[in-house]
Amino acid sequence: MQKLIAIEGIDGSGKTTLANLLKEHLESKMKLNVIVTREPFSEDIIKLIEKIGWNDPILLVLLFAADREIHVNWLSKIKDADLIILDRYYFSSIAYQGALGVDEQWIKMVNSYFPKPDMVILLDLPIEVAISRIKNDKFNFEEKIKSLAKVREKYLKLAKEYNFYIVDASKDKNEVLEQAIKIIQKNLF
Ligand SMILES: Nc1ncnc2c1ncn2[C@@H]1O[C@H](COP(=O)(O)OP(=O)(O)OP(=O)(O)O)[C@@H](O)[C@H]1O
Ligand SMILES: Cc1cn([C@H]2C[C@H](O)[C@@H](COP(=O)(O)O)O2)c(=O)[nH]c1=O
Repeated sequence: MQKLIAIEGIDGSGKTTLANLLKEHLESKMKLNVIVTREPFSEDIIKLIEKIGWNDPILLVLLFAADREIHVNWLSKIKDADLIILDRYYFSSIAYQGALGVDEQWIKMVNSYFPKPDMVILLDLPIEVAISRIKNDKFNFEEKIKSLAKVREKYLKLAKEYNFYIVDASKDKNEVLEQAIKIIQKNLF
């Protein structure tokens, strides 16, 4: 049966790097068919967010949810994958827009119809390390960067609430990959 893993974490925590390394490893060593996708997904919505800015957090929740609906719809047509790795999912809305002051219960409600992932891996690291890694950040709004410490706190709180698997993302890429593989093999396959 098709499994769904979400990778979450603050900007620069290494989600895209890990997602791609996992795909490579799981396809070559475990002969699984793996699809990697990322949010935000729709170029039209990305353009809209870039135009509107970061000042209206309620609107951001709604735009990211609209983007997610397009993403999930697209995913529902994929029938031949053993595993789908999501580089960000609805926990990003709870953490980022929650950090901007939006009511968490409301964000959860808006996102409640999306499929629940089988596993969430949280890449956790100090924000200074993450910021030093970021070069071409998407939505490079000052307000967003300022709220990253709060976003990290929100993620750690969500980790307890939803039983995320936490990986120390300040470690070397291969160590991060090794940790993630252990978690997946022990708990998913
Ligand atoms: N464990 C690691 N140690 C050192 N550098 C890393 C590590 N993982 C990723 N990087 C580097 O950090 C940068 C950001 O990585 P990546 O794009 O994978 O992060 P991300 O979490 O997907 O970021 P964003 O959320 O901003 O898209 C890249 O230059 C990548 O090569
Ligand atoms: C899905 C989602 C994303 N965000 C934020 C998090 C990041 O700062 C950017 C996406 O950039 P990335 O380079 O692709 O990671 O958008 C958010 O605030 N809320 C969300 O739901």
